[in-house]
Amino acid sequence: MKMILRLVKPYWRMLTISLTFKSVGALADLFLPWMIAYMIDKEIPRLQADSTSNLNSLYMLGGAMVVIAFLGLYLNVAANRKAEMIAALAVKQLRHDLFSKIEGLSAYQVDALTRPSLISRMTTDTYNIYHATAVMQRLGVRAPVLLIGGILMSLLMDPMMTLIMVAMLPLIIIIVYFYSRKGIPLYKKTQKYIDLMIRKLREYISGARVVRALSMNEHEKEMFNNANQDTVDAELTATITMAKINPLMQTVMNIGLILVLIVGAYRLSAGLVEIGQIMAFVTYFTIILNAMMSITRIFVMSSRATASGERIDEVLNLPVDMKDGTKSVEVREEVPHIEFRNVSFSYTQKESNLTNVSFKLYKGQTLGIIGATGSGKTTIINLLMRFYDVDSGEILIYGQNIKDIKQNDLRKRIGVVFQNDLIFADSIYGNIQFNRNVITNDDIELATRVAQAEFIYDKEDDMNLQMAQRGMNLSGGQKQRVLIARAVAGKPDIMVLDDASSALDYQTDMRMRLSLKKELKKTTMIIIAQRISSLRNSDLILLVDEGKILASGTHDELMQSSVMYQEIAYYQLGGEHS
Ligand SMILES: Nc1ncnc2c1ncn2[C@@H]1O[C@H](COP(=O)(O)OP(=O)(O)OP(=O)(O)O)[C@@H](O)[C@H]1O
Repeated sequence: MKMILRLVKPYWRMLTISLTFKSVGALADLFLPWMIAYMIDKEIPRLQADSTSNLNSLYMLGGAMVVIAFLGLYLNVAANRKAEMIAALAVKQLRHDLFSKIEGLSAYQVDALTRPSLISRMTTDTYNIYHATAVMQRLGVRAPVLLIGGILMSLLMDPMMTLIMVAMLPLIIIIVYFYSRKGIPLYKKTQKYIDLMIRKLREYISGARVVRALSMNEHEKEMFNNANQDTVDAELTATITMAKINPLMQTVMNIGLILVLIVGAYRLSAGLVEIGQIMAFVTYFTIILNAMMSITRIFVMSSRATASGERIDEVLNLPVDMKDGTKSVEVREEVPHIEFRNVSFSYTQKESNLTNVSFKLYKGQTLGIIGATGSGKTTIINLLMRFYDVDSGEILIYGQNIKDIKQNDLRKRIGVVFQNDLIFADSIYGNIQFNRNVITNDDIELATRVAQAEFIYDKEDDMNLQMAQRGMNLSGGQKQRVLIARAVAGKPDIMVLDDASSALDYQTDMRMRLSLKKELKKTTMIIIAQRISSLRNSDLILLVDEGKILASGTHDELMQSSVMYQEIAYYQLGGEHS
């Protein structure tokens, strides 16, 4: 509720007009039964008694009723249109704010919230808010006006019968309050199950090929079905709980109506009320009942919206947990370009993922990192990019701690190609240029050459070839070369290839590395690879195991000093030891 008020505040002018339209429309609806009663009880008997049979007054009354009915209709439709517009604009802003916030979240925060949950907060939760914002504007004023107006009009007609009706209201309020309170945690639970279902779906879609290749379709289907069933169960529990409100309320009101009719019959026979009044009274009773139902609907919607609003606010109110640096990178070529000093780190603070990692790399040098899967190679890059902060130790760029450097300046200088980087649904040109206006056509041509991606020119539309989602219309090796071209085109100070050439054949990989060395002489390079051949010419090679540096040095030094490195070389280079 608070969130909705916050969201609609900027549109208060439009909101005032829409709510005024709604109120006047509701008043028009309230006026009609009274006019009908007047017609039946006063006008028709007067005409019956009048011998001139002049029906003008009846026509005038009927005409006025039609005008009032159409006025009510017009005002309601106009107000509903405005309500939808306000809700759409308000939620557009909410999505914008949420997106900006998500963009600034640290990797820790994203890990803790989980990606599927962020997706459902951005989609289903904001949709719930949209729906509630629209419904509240449509019914939030109309229903109370009809309820209070209905009671007042009934009071004017017959206070005695109105009292019976009003006596039912506290009971209804208790029912609505009790069930709405129950609804919020139930809807929250439903959203959590939606998170899980999206997670399963994401896993299935992004891993569809693997799933099929391993004949795991049935297993995955079952997992998805379970997640789907859990979501349905949670949704049903919530809606069944909330669905009890209306029948209960209707029963209470119907009991009231029966009592009113019994009392009405007595009062009619005693000549205290007229038949038209009873008819109008029953109409007001229905108006009041409908207004109560609308109010209930608002409560149901607001239970759902409150659950969603809390989930959205949880993200919006997250503190900035990684303070940005204030300085720009100052180039000082006499000190190492990159230095790790006794860096230790854990993702979960349970087990260590990097322990005491230290190395120095000067400008233009190449660092090779090799090690088993899960040994911590990508973690070194995650820390260098400052996706996470180190637990202890320091990472320095030209002697400056990266915590003091503006994140934007830091990341702008690093060109990274990760293992499974994204190709976007754009042209090949767009994927390489990547909205960086400083990159010229010459840069792109050079990058394509360096990345050994000339295959692009053999394609029908060459650079304009549209990429399917995730680059599905390219082979694994072609995709990697486009990604490498993207990084090269930015002429980064530091270039990181994280298993980025694993799908390239030996010859192409070698040509690419030689070309990189020749064209990007001043770029400091970090190559993570499983193949010794990809990094044997590096100035420094780190052999990483379980988050620790087991051995470091050049290829020749490691061939002398590290048994493990020797073994890897033996198997990979087919017994060639140097
Ligand atoms: N976001 C994360 N949250 C928790 N643990 C993580 C996270 N990312 C990686 N890890 C864990 O940290 C360890 C090191 O992972 P890392 O990705 O650095 O390995 P790697 O050497 O690059 O492996 P590979 O060659 O398979 O890419 C692994 O045990 C991994 O499970």
